[in-house]
Amino acid sequence: MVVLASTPAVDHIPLLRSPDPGDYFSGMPVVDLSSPGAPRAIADACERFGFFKLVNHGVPADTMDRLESEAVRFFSLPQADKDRSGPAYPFGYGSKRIGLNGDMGWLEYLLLAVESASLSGACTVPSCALFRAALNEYIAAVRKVAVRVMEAMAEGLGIAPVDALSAMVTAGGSDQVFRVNHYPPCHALQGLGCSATGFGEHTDPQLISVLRSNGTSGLQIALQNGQWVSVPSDRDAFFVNVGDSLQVLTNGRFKSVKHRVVANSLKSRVSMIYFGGPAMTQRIAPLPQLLGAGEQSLYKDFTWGEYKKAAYNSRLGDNRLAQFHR
Ligand SMILES: C=C1C[C@]23C[C@@]1(O)CC[C@H]2[C@@]12CC[C@H](O)[C@@](C)(C(=O)O1)[C@H]2[C@@H]3C(=O)O
Ligand SMILES: O=C(O)CCC(=O)C(=O)O
Ligand SMILES: [Fe+2]
Repeated sequence: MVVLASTPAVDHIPLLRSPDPGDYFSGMPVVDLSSPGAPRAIADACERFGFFKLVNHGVPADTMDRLESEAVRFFSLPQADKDRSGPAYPFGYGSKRIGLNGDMGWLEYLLLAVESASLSGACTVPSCALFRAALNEYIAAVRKVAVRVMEAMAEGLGIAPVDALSAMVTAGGSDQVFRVNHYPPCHALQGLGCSATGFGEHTDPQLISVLRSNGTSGLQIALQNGQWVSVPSDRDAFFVNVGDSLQVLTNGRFKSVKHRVVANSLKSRVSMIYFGGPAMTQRIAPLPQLLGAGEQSLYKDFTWGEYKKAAYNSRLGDNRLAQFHR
């Protein structure tokens, strides 16, 4: 492993060929959470793409805007002040280095521990009271959305009880993480015909990720045929993706979607993501209600603690589920 002492420059970041503007995701499933058809639409989107856009989710625009403004204010602080909130492991401020295994991206971020519906008391960053208040208000709201979506997933899959999936993130000791990412404009690449990797391709290890971003695009997902498509940004919506653990719980019916972020050469992108994970001791195996007669699990048995340990020892782009396949 190469450990760099100083802040890495743009030449340490993997470059990508400019995305073709024709690659915008035209088939994006858009789910209205207030509609009676939401459960079926969610299950369908999770089976086809592992990804969908969620509208009419009920989180006030103010709650989202307040957190965005506080995050922008934090990321505008002098570098030395931000570094005092780091390093990001286990929780805090990080810049360009992602994880502990050599991955780099054109971003800075805050990685935070969530306890119940708010920041963990043990997590002292950020210290600014207004930022913490905005984070707690937003986390409580987005977590409720995640729970409603997971209840709708169970209904869409036709399984009981309704909290068969959501109970895993509401249970005591559930492992929830919150992340605020800032992708500054990468001016150095202007006119070069290529773009910088903001966040390299990966799947999320948890059950569910709920993302909200400002009006700057950059997020891309891989379709099942391997084609990368750009997700048009929408600051009023959430984007939900299936994580590895939910793929296993559904025995492969829901797909953990590969995604990445391409940095913009002109505009900054701010995204905030709630990752809903279960308790460390939670067994991750297909729900018996979902296994047909004679159907076997596609995966070896493991706990979330075991999976998380393996995931955090892997590189971002690794196929983390491969070693757990039967
Ligand atoms: C390279 C890594 C960063 C990551 C931990 C890992 O070793 C592999 C999974 C990565 C990921 C992706 C989704 C989330 O952003 C994240 C917080 C997570 O739980 O798994 C990150 C991890 C990270 O940034 O620490
Ligand atoms: O910042 C984004 O838009 C997505 C980042 C992401 O996929 C992650 O943090 O796991
Ligand atoms: Fe992700």
